[in-house]
Amino acid sequence: MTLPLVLASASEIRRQMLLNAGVSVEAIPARVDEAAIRASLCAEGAPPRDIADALAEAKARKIGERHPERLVLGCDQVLAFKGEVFGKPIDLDEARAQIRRLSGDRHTLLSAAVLYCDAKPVWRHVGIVRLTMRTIGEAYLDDYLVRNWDSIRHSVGGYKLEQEGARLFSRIEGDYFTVLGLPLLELLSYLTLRGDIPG
Ligand SMILES: Nc1nc2c(ncn2[C@@H]2O[C@H](COP(=O)(O)OP(=O)(O)OP(=O)(O)O)[C@@H](O)[C@H]2O)c(=O)[nH]1
Repeated sequence: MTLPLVLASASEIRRQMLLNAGVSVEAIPARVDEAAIRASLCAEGAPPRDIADALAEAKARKIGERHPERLVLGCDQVLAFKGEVFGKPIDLDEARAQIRRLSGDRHTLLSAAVLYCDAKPVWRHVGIVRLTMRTIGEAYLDDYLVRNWDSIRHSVGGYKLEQEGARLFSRIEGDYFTVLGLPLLELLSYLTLRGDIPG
């Protein structure tokens, strides 16, 4: 791999997770029209896993074709709940509506990652986590949103698990990094297997 790994994402936490794991990273956000891609896939009845994978691939492909000499990582995360796919809340009211619906119930986060090399996909993985949300009181929810909106506005589900979002949950079945937005352990294993990073 020509270091650093190119991260085709604007997600600061994804960049931080890779840097914290000792992987040198260069972020080049892909800026694809996620809403359009998600809407057309939903209209075709694509399952959430395929939607996350297709969006991750679209981002990796856009940057990977521009930099065929680099290893490029595209990512996407969707929230699946009772047959619906949630994206990032567009405003505080939508975040409130989403959390009201998730309250007292279980939802799934799917974090897809696709690696491109020589302008071709060489690896992909979709990490899945199931989260059980407590029943959230209205007064606390209002306070939570006002206190945290600036931080959670770019987070699927309207929460950051590593911050106050932890208080929304009674149980999480799956990998912490996958909740934050990246199937990190599977990616690191692959990069180590390929010899891109020592291990
Ligand atoms: N810090 C943090 N971020 C979270 C958490 N849950 C979801 N996210 C973020 O929510 C965002 C999901 O939206 P995506 O469309 O996958 O990614 P994005 O932030 O728009 O960035 P791109 O990859 O450029 O599309 C990602 O940035 C995730 O890292 C969490 O618990 N903590």
